[in-house]
Amino acid sequence: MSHSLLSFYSLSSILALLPLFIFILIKRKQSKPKLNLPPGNMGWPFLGETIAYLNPYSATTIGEFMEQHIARYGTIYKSKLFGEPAIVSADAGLNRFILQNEGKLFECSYPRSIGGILGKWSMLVLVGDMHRDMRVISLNFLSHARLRTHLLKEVEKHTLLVLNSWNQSSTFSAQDEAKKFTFNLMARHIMSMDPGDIETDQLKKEYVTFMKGVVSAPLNFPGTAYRKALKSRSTILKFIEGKMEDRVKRIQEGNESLEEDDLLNWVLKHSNLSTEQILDLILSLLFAGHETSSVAIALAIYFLPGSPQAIQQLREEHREIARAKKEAGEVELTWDDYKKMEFTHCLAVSNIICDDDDVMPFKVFTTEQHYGYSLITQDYVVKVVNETLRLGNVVRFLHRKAVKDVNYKGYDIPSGWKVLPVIAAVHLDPSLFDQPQHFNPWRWQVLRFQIINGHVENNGNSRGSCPSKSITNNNFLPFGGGPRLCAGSELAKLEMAVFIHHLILNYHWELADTDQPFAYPFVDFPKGLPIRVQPHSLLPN
Ligand code: HEM
Repeated sequence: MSHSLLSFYSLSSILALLPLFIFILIKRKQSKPKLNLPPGNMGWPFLGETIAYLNPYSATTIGEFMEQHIARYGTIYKSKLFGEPAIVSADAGLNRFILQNEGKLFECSYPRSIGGILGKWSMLVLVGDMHRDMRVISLNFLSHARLRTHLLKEVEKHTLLVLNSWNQSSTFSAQDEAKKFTFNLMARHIMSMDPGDIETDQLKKEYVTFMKGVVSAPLNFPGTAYRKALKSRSTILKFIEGKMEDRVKRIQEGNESLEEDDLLNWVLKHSNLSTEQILDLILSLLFAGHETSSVAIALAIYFLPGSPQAIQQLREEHREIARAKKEAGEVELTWDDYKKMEFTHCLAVSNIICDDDDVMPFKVFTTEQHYGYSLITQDYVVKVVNETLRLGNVVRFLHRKAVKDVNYKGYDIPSGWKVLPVIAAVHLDPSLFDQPQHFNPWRWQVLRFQIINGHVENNGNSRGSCPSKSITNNNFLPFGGGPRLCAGSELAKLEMAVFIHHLILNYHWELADTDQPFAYPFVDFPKGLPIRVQPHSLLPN
């Protein structure tokens, strides 16, 4: 058969089969139901809209990217972020839905670069059973009982150490001081390291380099912040391993000191974790517990001078606590003193948890109980919320992915897509919080409600003007929610309240330079929040 005849036959058979191919393609398309994805823009190939999404902006706003996208597409939109197709949610209901369905419809899913630096065993990136085991260890260690018996004392000690080091009428970076406080506290609590010791200072230095890499672009080339951070990570891990070996030896010899009632001791004695797992657990707790609460304290220091009325009210509250202590002959703060810090809690504490948008009856669950991880029952009759965290938004959004095809209010979220619940966007939503850009602690004044015959009744115990929709629904999630709710939320609140207590009693402060918090998206003060302090004492003579 000649060559041209062969080509003729091949061509004619392809032509004959063409209608069949077209038919199969059409059928396939018809059998796949068309997805109703949220509106949005997938941006550039691979990068998508990541660069614009991460463009820094004032932390008390949602930023230009978010504003424009919400105006164009609404509070749920599609995009391409961190190299993957993504659904972004600024919708309070969807955010709750995502967090509550962790492990069922959605799963924690941080970019690989974060896993690379925090470690594959870090509980911030782990999922499933291993995450649960690590979480139980952390919750035990940060339990309510430990807060009362150990941590309150430690928090006060470390607060005073920092505040007492401030010279008369000096100017310095408030952010650095807040970091010093939270780092010393965590280093002590995790590995019994003392502030001021050479090894503590060395670890802190390495940690600063490590942190710069966590928040930098994940470019693993010589000289980049990411590469330096990976190096610091291994130095820090070697250091922790050294501490671990030393501790194991002392435990075996029965030589541990009573002082060493720390996380390291706890995991060595009560868990079956491997060395590698313990190292990542310790590193991630140091990270989670240090960076976040120091930013929260810096934010309170930043917001308060803008509200003289709030400062006045805090002074009255804390002077009264100090007066009562003096009368009782007490020096150290007690748990009862902490509970008396009601107005401070308006700045610092949140705990409004309920199933849906219903008004809460008297019975209040903490999220921990709610998800079967029973940890904390606060004695406070009603829960109040945290204005500093609402406006400052230490954690702005979380990383999740859909593990099943999900339909939410008519929108399809395909399995495998990235899902980003933007908790900050809800906290700054004017339809949920009146004048959201305004620092207004009174919006959280306690209202008590009772459900009487199916109707919501105010039991007459309310104070101040509180938009009930803000306090009674679950739109406020600074600590996340669901099975991954922040394990250190109670400690963070305690740290803030105790720090504010001593700051207010002992100092007057003002901003020494213009500075403001920016979202990079991690929150940071570009100039370190320089403040000028004047010692004053509100303590009774
Ligand atoms: C104001 C301070 C803090 C804020 C705003 C904050 C916020 C958060 C948020 C939003 C999450 C959820 C992350 C996610 O779902 O992917 C989280 C998780 C976590 N936080 Fe915090 N946090 C703070 C302080 C602390 C402190 C003091 C500790 C103590 C060590 C801590 C330990 C943790 C841990 C271990 C997790 C992981 C929980 C899990 O995956 O089960 N945090 N935090």
